[in-house]
Amino acid sequence: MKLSRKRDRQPDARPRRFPPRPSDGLPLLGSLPAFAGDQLGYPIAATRKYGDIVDMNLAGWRTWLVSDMDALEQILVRDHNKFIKPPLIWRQITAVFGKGLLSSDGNLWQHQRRLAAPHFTPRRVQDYDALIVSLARKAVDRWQDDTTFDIHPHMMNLMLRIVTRTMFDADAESEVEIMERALNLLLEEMAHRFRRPLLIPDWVPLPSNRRYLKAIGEIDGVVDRLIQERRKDGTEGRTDYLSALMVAKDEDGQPLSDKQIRDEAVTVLLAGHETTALTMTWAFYLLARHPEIQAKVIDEIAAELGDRDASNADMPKLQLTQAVILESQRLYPAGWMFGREATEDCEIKGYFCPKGTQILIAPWVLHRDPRHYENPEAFRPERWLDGLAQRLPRYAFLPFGGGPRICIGNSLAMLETTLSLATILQSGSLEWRGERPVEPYPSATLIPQGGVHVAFKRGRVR
Ligand code: HEM
Repeated sequence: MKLSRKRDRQPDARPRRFPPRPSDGLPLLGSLPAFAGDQLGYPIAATRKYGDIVDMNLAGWRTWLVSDMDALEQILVRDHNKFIKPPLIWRQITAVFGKGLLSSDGNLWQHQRRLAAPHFTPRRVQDYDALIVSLARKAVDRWQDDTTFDIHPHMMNLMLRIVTRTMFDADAESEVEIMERALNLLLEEMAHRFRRPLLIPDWVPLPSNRRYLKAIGEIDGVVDRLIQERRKDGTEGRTDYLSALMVAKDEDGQPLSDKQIRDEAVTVLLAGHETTALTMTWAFYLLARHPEIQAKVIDEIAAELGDRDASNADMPKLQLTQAVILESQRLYPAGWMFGREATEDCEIKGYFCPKGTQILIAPWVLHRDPRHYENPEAFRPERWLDGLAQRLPRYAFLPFGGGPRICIGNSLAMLETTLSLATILQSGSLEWRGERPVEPYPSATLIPQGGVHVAFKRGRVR
């Protein structure tokens, strides 16, 4: 793609206007070094300095960082068909997600979304409450009292178990270890690929490519076994997502191919596992750093639940607990930045947006905007208790994205995180044992650098 440095002119038309462009650009590389050198600080600083649409040149790629509410409405809702998932990013990880819901576009995406939607409605996911609580209880019962540990791998393990049980109705107990190792490796390699501007084909015999393909092979092996077992046992009477995929029809009325079933299953496994685990880890980090807020949350849980198991019916009562999840997602959104690519020339807020423009939407920037949030850097879950969610501009809080491509698992994610948090804090509290504050690391998701070291103090309610 060529970038036009001059303002393009159409015959007999007004000069085309582009959004402000940072003046820090270097020849050829443009703002890439500044952006890549500080992926969290730079977008906030650039938005403050240049406005809600910043036109960056990232090594020749015209890239807009968009925080303007009308522009977001246009990109995510009104013209969503004209803005696809960026091939620049997704082609790097085709072998992982294939043509699953997260990475597909157009008619295939629309068909698959319609097929999947009934499995993710609030009504449907509410039935998973007992399963979530029992898995969270098993996890916390294994923790040793008063012993320092990194809570993130434990959250990854818990959320992997929850997603395999809820989505695939499969125990996969013997497979959890294989999946855990393979998924961690994949996440690492994906992070590496996102930072690398060059596309190196998977077949190039690099050690990292070999590890990546081996990990995909292991995940595929597990998913394939689940499909074969389900085929043997039959899908009759089963209501889980995997069974539904196996009896679904594609756009031509044919059963989904094994490859399409695999792509959808792996998509849900990956999209529904690390994101929820990170939300939990950041929530526990913030609570451990703010014992006075943690004590109030424990009080709420004790008052509402006593020592009985939490259920879906308790969700509206666990207001502060839910507010902790929202506030953690505000400060550390797992999906801190996501992208689109313009498929045709268009106009956004009076600016000319040429076909091929890369669009960056950054919840990280929106969630720390003082125009929307008072004292945005502070952890203040109470801010959500007086109707803030209703007062905010529509796209000022985007932990799950927005528009027709909003996270399909958002109700499940809120249920999983709220009930797991309540169940764990019913058994005790977390004490901060880290040496210094944890910094977020901007990979494909927002990762706590060095982990979150805490100790679990059993007692209190249960
Ligand atoms: C706190 C947890 C979660 C967060 C922060 C999160 C975040 C997101 C975001 C930001 C998107 C939109 C990406 C974009 O527009 O480019 C998305 C899409 C998606 N998420 Fe989630 N997610 C979470 C949990 C889940 C769960 C539990 C599942 C499934 C079990 C899931 C499955 C998906 C799928 C399939 C999509 C693609 C939807 C589509 O394009 O139609 N997510 N998620």
